[in-house]
Order: sequence, then structure tokens, then C-alpha cells
Amino acid sequence: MPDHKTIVYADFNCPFCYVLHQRLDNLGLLNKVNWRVIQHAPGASSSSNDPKQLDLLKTEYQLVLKRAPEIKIINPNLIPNTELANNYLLTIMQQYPEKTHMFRSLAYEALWLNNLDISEKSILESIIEQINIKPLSLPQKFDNKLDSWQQLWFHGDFDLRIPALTNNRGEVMLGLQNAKSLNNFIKLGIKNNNENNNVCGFKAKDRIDILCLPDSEATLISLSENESFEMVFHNKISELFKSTIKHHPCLILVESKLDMQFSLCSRINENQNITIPIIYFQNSTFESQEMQALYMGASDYLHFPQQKNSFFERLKVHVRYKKRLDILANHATHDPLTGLFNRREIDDFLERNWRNACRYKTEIGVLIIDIDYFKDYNDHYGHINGDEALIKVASALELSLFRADDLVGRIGGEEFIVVVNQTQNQSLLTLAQRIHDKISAINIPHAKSKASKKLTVSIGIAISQAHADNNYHMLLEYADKALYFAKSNGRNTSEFAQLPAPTY
Ligand SMILES: Nc1nc2c(ncn2[C@@H]2O[C@H](COP(=O)(O)OP(=O)(O)OP(=O)(O)O)[C@@H](O)[C@H]2O)c(=O)[nH]1
Repeated sequence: MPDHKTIVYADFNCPFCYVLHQRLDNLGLLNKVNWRVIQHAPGASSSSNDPKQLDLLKTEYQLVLKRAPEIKIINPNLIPNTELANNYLLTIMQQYPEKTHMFRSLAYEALWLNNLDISEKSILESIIEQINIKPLSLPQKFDNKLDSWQQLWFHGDFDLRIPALTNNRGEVMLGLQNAKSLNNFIKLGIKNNNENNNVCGFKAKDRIDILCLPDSEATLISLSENESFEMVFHNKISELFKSTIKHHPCLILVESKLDMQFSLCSRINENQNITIPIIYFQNSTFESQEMQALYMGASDYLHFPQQKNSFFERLKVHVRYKKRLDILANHATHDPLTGLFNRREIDDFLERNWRNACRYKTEIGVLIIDIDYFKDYNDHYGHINGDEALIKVASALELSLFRADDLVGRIGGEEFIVVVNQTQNQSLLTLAQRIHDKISAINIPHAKSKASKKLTVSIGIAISQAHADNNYHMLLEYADKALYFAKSNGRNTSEFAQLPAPTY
């Protein structure tokens, strides 16, 4: 039988998550769960020793002492940002899977027993050294995997709480549970929710990236004392733009004097993946440029002197709408089972990239990946295990891609697609082989397959120089034909099709 593990969403900097981790370890249940690290305060750019947050942490710490007296824990004097630690963990999961558990335990203990700041590279490297791993270079691509876990947690039924446990029937158990509840949920799939108030109350601060003059900065800081925003100030438009791409703040705030042409609006709005409200403000009573700003794509234009008192409330309204929009956008573009892009988003992506490739006369490649004998798999193991296999295949596909601008999506049923820009025949063949290898490595038994004892896929590959003569639908047709040949040739293999060269 394929294993169907419980998924745990947790952060390194949450005391309930640490204690749950240790409790599962004591119960011998850690190998029965998939531990997915997320950031409970994803906007926070650095570690924090803000007294209010530390007070909250102290309350949580005292609760943990009562609820888990068997676990050793101290109350650290800072709340580390966990982005880097998460990246290390994911890299180790991929490159040294057998050491994942050791790294995770030591990183947790560094913070919760030794009061070490695990946002520091040197601390993480010393942990790596302890477990005999050479210094790691962190591949950029893994950010996407962390993002997808973050999104699955964010849009799941977890009420934005951690630790959150979920099984493959979609049942959810929140908080630090006692041993009996954990055993029941993880081993038997029975849910009792005894301690569901033991969740991390550490609330994410919404990040705002701001470009303004020093006077305005001082006033904003003084006005924002009780606000739940993390404000990150910049001196230059280029810096603000780079930071936006990297951190995806909830909102961008710009003093209109510093971007008189509203150039930031065009730069941000050109990039269709970014849906961040841009708010301009003026800190003077000079003539307002409101009309022009709104025309250029700003979400609002505020007059600081007159609207000082309601300034932050107005920003909060924009953030609230942005969050609602993000949730809807996620539903519209992602497949709910695997978290991959859905058919609609794949079509949009192909359309956009085809146009670009026509302009630059580059080649686009697609791989259509279809699981072999999946009907027999479902019939033999049941639909729930079938769903779990689809999730694992999706994850293997994501991990097969190395370039940030490649796309992987679920076309429907047991069929997936990978789209690769600026590519060549040989690179696509190499990628297809990597996918076969990754699927083989996840090792899902398939007793009813005639191709192998394990679950396998067939892949149809097509490549074309993008040109006004052809279009991406033709590319998909060719990939489909190639897939048909791969199926006819015994499955668990790839076939290649090249579209005819353009005629002019
Ligand atoms: N568990 C599960 N099964 C699905 C899902 N979507 C489609 N399927 C199943 O996927 C199977 C696809 O079967 P077929 O199209 O006959 O293909 P196949 O059995 O994989 O055979 P070949 O592709 O020829 O190797 C069907 O049984 C569908 O019910 C899903 O979301 N979850």
C-alpha cells in the first residue's frame, strides 16, 4: 500500500511547532508525517526583538510549559526570521534526504534550547557542519517550492494558524495535540481536537515598501506606532522595485514628489504577476497630481496633511481588498489538489510567452506528462491514494525544474505540462530524463502497471521556434502526438516531435 502521510505545516520560530516536533519525535511518529516549513510572518524581513512580540512569545512559552512539561524548552530573547533556515531545510531535503530530520531537529534546538538566532547564516552552517554536510549553495529555484507550501497553508482551511496538521481526506487538526490525539490522527485517521487553542498567535505583520522623503519617513514612523504594518523604507525607485519583486509586499507607498512621472506604476503594472496596490501621497498642499496618478494605474492618491488621522486606516482598506483578491486569484489560477497552475493559467502563460518568443525569435518547448495505467492504479488502490499519487508526481515535477521562468501545471486528470522558454532539443530530452528519474525515485508501487512495478509516466515533447506562422496550440498538438507514440512504445518513455520550420 502507498503510505498516506499526514502533512504538518509549521514554522521554526513557533514554540508550539517546536514542541509538537519533539513530541512526535518521542512518539516515533515523525517519519509518518511530511513536515512542511512555512513562515508564519512572511512579510517580516528580519529577526525581531520588538517588546510586544516578545511579550506574546512569553505568554505562548508559559502555555507550552504547562501543556508539554515533558519537553525541554527555553524562552528565547528574539524571534528569528526563518526564510533562510527554511531554504536550508528544503535544500537538504533534496540533496541529503536522510539528513533532513537531523537538520530540522538541530535547527529547532538551536533556537529553543540554545537561544541562537537561526536567521544567521553562520549558525545554520555550523549545524550543517555538525551533520557532516559540506557548505551548501542554495538553489534559487527552491524558493518556488517554499512559496507553494506557503500558498497551500495560506489558502488551506487552517485559519492562518500553526502548527496545522492535515490528512489526505482533507481533515484538519490545529495546534499542539496530546499524544493520544496525535496517534489517532496520524495512525488511524481519527480526529479528536482537544488542545486546539495551542496554536501560534504570532500574527504576520503586513509589509509596506515605502519611498519617501526623510520628513515624511519620520512622521509615518511616529504615526504608525500602534499599527500592524512592517514599514520598509527605500531611497531610490530602483531599490523599491527590486524589493517589490523579491518580497511581494502588501502595499507600495510612494511620495509623489519622488516619482513625478509615476513611472513605478507602469513598471509594476507591466509585470502581470504582481498585483500590489500602489498608493501615492503628497506631504504638501501644492497642486495635486491625483488625476494623473490614477490614470497611470495608482490604486489611490492620498493627501497626507489633510488625511493624517485616517491615513493608516485607508492603507488597511487597500490591504484588506488585496488579500481578498489574492485568495480569489489563487483559486482562479491553481489546481486545488496539487497546488500547480491550472489549465487557464497554463493557457495564459503560453499565450504571453509565445508572443515574447515571436518577438525575440526564440524557441519554446513543452512536455506533456501522463501517468501510466492510472485508471488501474485508482481501481486497485482507491481514489484517495490516487489523489496522493497525483500530489507526489506534481511535487516531483516541480523539483525537476531548475529555471525560475519554467512553468509546471496540471492540464487535467492525470496529465501535466511543463513549458520551457528559450530552449533546445537536447535540454528538453535531458529534462524529460530527469523527470523519469525523479518519478522513479519517489518510488510509488503500482502492482497493476504493465510498464513497471512502480508508478511511471510517459512524456510527449515538442519544440518550435515561435513564429506568426504557427501558434502554441500547434505545439500542444505535436506534444500530444509525441505522447501517443510514447504510450504506443510501451510507456515509461519519452518521444519527441519538432514542428516544421516557419516558411518565412
Ligand atoms: N484519483 C484521481 N484520479 C483521477 C483524477 N483525475 C482523473 N483521474 C483518473 O485518471 C484515470 C485516467 O485513465 P485513462 O485516461 O484511461 O489512462 P490510464 O489508465 O492512465 O492509461 P494510459 O494513460 O494509457 O497509460 C481515470 O481513471 C480517471 O478517473 C483525480 O483527480 N484523482
